[in-house]
Amino acid sequence: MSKNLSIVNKDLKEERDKINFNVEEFTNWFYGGAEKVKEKKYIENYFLSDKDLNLELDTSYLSYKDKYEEAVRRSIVVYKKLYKLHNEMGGTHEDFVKIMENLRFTMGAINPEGNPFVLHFSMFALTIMNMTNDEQKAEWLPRIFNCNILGTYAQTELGHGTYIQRLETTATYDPKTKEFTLNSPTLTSYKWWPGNLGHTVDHAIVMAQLYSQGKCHGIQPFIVQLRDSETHKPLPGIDIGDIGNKVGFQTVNNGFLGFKNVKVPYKNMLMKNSKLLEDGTFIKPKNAKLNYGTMVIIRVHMIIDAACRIAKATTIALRYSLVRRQSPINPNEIEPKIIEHITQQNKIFPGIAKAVVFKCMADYLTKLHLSITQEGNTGNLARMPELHALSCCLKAVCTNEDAKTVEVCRLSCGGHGFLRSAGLDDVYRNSTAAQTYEGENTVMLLQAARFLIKSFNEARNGGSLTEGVKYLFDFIGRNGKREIFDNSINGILRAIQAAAAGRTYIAWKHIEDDKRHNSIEVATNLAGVHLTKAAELHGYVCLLQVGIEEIEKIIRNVSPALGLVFKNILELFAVDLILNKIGDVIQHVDISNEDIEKLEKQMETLFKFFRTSAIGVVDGFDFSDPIIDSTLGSYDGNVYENLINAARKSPLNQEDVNRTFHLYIKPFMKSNL
Ligand SMILES: CCCCCCCC/C=C\CCCCCC(=O)SCCNC(=O)CCNC(=O)[C@H](O)C(C)(C)COP(=O)(O)OP(=O)(O)OC[C@H]1O[C@@H](n2cnc3c(N)ncnc32)[C@H](O)[C@@H]1OP(=O)(O)O
Ligand SMILES: Cc1cc2nc3c(=O)[nH]c(=O)nc-3n(C[C@H](O)[C@H](O)[C@H](O)COP(=O)(O)OP(=O)(O)OC[C@H]3O[C@@H](n4cnc5c(N)ncnc54)[C@H](O)[C@@H]3O)c2cc1C
Repeated sequence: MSKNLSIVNKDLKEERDKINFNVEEFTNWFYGGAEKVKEKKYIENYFLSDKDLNLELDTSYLSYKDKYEEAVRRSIVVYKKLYKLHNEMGGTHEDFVKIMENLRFTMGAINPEGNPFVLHFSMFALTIMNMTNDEQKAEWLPRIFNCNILGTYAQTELGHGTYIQRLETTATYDPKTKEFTLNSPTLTSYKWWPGNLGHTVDHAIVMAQLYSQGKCHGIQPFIVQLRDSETHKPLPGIDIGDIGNKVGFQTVNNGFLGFKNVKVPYKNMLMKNSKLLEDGTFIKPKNAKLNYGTMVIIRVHMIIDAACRIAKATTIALRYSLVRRQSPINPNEIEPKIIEHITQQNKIFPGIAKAVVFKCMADYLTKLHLSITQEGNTGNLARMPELHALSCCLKAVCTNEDAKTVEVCRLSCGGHGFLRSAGLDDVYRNSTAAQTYEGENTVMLLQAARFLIKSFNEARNGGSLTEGVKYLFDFIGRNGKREIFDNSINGILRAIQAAAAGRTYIAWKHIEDDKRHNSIEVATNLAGVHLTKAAELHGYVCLLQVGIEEIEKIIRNVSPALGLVFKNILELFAVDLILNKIGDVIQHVDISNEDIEKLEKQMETLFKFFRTSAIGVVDGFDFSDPIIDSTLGSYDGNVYENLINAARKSPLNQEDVNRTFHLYIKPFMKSNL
């Protein structure tokens, strides 16, 4: 994808002239190699250059219904092309994955308020791939990949989203007819929220309580047809629709769904984990939580999504800050680029570092997920709880940071950041949605804390710990003494580890004390605030630890100039982290006021060094103009021209006088009240 061909703003050009490392080398790292970058650019261009998409149309001005219809139309243009390209590339599964990975960015530009088919290619397809037996795979996968059927993942209900054990939808098996009957016995049992459900898909994975031989066997997944394949009318007994306007995700078509005596054949219960014999005998899975597997995969994917949203927001904020001039620092000088105000650097530079460290974490977690899944396929489920805890913890920490950072980027653009055309509002809406979907973040932190408390008990009893929580041994070994701070990257890591372990200890002690008067469950609830803080700190430990390990490897493999930039980024991430968590650190680490002042000074030095590299790093994220879709963040930096051009496209500006003048305003003005 070519950069914008207009003349680049001279302030921005001057910045780029000073970059002292190879931006392309950084881009190659970010996307996993030069070949992948080439593929990404080709795929972006292949889709975005299609005139049928009509990307000139600013869909933000359309009505709710028109937005949805346009999003469906555009998606179909894309998916038709996807299949054409897939065939041209050779038609293998790997080719499909390559295109889908690159569509992650492209789809955001095509449907900024969400993709009405996203669940089909993610949660629906993944559930069928991972939770079915061989016959079911053979029956469903070809129809899914040919899009002969379209599906979603319908789990959440009006009454229950978090506590899925209490979902109310029932699936009652009758061995005589070899059918399940699905019912929504109450209003609160209506499915509520599933993406693409309202009017787009005709099938869903439905999570329902299985009843057989008079007993409830817990929630199980079923493939259910919802709409007629020809007319798209809801099938008998299905009550379905769109849930209405939301904070964001306007074109994702989140829906509701109720069942009244809907018959589903025996073969439609997903049988890889739990099994139901034809006579109705239920066979338990090796681990009941295997049915939660799709959520784990998506939580792992959400880390890279968070990294990319931060990368996009910081690209916009930084480019704008390099061309916007405001408020002289010395009264007699010209107004500087706003980036010269150190508070502006403090708003943007740590965000850039987070995008890089989150990307390292996403790579690490993807590999870990793969290896633990492979172990699982051979029947070894020992590391499932570790993966669950880690994915919950990082999903929460990374999406919380993501929403915070994107909002800070918006604020860093002053008033113009509040314009839709600045491109930050959809990023923010998507970030904040991610704090809730796939597990509300507090709940995710509490799941991670459960693992921490277990590990803490294990450590106290001299048991063995998984690699990521071994720092709990150090805390116990110090026997109440505080960790002594040293101002190195590893010193900062040890300080954050000490804070995380200390906070885990406080939560543990809280539970132990309360257990004397309460049940363990009540005691755990009363320690909830400490538990979430411990889990959050544990998430930062993981990020910094993985950041250090991965960036050390990267530095060994890139040019010295780029290596220095990575070193700078890692230090920025670490020092920003410890300064933000200083309250927790002071509680558990022997750190002096002088040490803290030194860290603050170090931050200023890091900013100074990063000042010249920052533009190279955000350019290296390589968001083309159609993808960044921002008046403030375009490659050429011509923000004022972009802003006035965007304003002129407002529907209100298509005529000199709006009809409300003659209808209301003029009569009002002439009425003398
Ligand atoms: C190609 C892919 C592209 C990807 C791009 C995707 C982008 C998508 C974008 C937009 C689409 C939006 C999609 C949104 C979809 C959704 O939101 S779907 C609905 C998601 N819903 C949730 O996440 C619900 C959250 N709740 C839960 O996950 C669970 O209820 C719970 C984990 C909080 C609790 O489960 P429960 O059964 O009640 O467990 P407990 O009795 O509390 O016991 C906890 C023990 O269970 C262990 N455990 C729990 N889950 C797992 C797991 N998955 N694996 C392993 N172990 C698990 C946990 O460790 C506890 O063990 P101990 O008892 O030993 O401590
Ligand atoms: C944009 C979007 C897309 C979605 N897409 C889908 C989809 O495709 N398919 C689907 O099935 N679902 C989907 N969902 C639903 C989503 O997964 C749930 O909303 C989410 O899991 C939270 O559940 P809830 O709404 O029941 O919140 P609740 O659990 O009711 O949470 C409300 C409050 O209670 C607190 N709380 C709840 N339980 C606990 C606890 N144990 N300890 C402490 N605090 C607690 C929470 O922290 C929160 O503050 C989507 C949601 C959104 C917003």
